[in-house]
Amino acid sequence: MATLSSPSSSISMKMHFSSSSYIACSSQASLISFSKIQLFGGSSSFNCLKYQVGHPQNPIFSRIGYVGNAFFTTKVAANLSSSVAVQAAMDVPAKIIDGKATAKDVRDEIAAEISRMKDAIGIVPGLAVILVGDRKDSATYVRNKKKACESVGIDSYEVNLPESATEEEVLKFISDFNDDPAVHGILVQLPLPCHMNEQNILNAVSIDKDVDGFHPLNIGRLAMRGREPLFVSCTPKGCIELLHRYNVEIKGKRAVVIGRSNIVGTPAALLLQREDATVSTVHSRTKNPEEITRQADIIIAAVGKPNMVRGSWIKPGAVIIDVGINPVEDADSPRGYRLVGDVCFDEASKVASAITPVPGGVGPMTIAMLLSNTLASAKRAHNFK
Ligand SMILES: NC(=O)C1=CN([C@@H]2O[C@H](COP(=O)(O)OP(=O)(O)OC[C@H]3O[C@@H](n4cnc5c(N)ncnc54)[C@H](OP(=O)(O)O)[C@@H]3O)[C@@H](O)[C@H]2O)C=CC1
Ligand SMILES: Nc1nc(=O)c2c([nH]1)NC[C@@H]1CN(c3ccc(C(=O)N[C@@H](CCC(=O)O)C(=O)O)cc3)C=[N+]21
Repeated sequence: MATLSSPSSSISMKMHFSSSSYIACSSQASLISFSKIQLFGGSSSFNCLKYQVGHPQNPIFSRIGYVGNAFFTTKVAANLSSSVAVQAAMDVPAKIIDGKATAKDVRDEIAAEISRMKDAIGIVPGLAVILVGDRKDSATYVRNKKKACESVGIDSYEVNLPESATEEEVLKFISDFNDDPAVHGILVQLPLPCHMNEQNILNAVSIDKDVDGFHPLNIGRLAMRGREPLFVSCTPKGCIELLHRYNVEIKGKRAVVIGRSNIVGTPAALLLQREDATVSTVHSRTKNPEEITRQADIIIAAVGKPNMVRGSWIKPGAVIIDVGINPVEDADSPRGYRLVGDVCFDEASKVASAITPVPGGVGPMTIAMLLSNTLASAKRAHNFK
């Protein structure tokens, strides 16, 4: 706990910093207050500096920094016009948004609901997973989904087809699962072999069993005001669930989604917009991704490029959800590789206020949301409240 003495009158101040990692130059800043923070029960005191950069009526940036016995130091980076970015090199690292622990909480809630449903109507949800081909990563994901189903009491049905299977064979399995009342959710693991038409296959999944949320009707409804999709894709839903559970305010905030794929980037941007954020999308043709990303209070990165988002792309205090799962060679790891995100974690965690790790961030939430969608589907099918 800390007390802040009341602000003194505005004083004009010239800030001149230099730093090796940021372009440094001078900039006009207004000192709004300078006060001492006295920690209760302790003898330490800190100087608190609140300043604003830009015109007083139209500040480009304002924040509180602690100087002297520093919690963090501030560096001012600017281009020579008046657009100024301030980089706070915080000694206090970003809070870790723990997707693994949150996913466990979600699974526990789902397990309790399933047990209530089973006791009341004797029915448990069922999830069918179709895997085509022998990609190792896909096989691992499917195995993990099956384990997660078991852990909460969802029945899982698995179909493994060889790479050489035909589109018609896949469509036949989908049709059978569509008609099977024990199956409440159908997931076709992506990517499919190139000889198959992904669109035909995803369109064939009944929209009431589309727990992946990939059916165009579900995505279309997500994009329309006043319409409700039956299911929202699991990864974007997991990102928003993390923001909610960590009390990150979304309404009125500036959000940047990096990536615009059908399964992550686009639905993530639509969801943020539904939550009243002001959303920009950055993609491979975006001219100034760094500058746009630096405006964001919330960043969702879903690109598939290891460590692409550097510390200098991030506004101090931003919240970062890193969806990227990228294997990079690592001789010290038993698997010969380790997973990293799209965001350079070491740099970002010095600037952001909160960040998801990879692994242990969005990945486990994706699976938890799949279970949640499957439960919701079974409840809807049996009108169980
Ligand atoms: N944690 C989880 O649960 C999940 C993680 N993932 C991971 O998320 C990442 C993204 O997956 P996914 O959306 O399927 O990938 P895609 O390859 O389908 O899409 C990547 C997106 O990133 C954009 N992009 C590519 N290069 C750049 C660049 N240099 N600058 C800006 N944007 C760029 C592309 O732009 P354009 O549209 O112009 O081509 C595209 O929109 C991957 O690492 C994947 O493994 C995916 C699903 C679930
Ligand atoms: N129809 C379909 N639906 C999907 O949702 C889907 C898909 N196809 N194809 C592939 C992507 C990818 N995806 C992940 C899910 C969980 C983790 C996950 O749990 N990752 C762990 C690490 C796992 C490890 O160590 O290998 C983590 O991030 O902590 C990752 C990635 C779902 N996808």
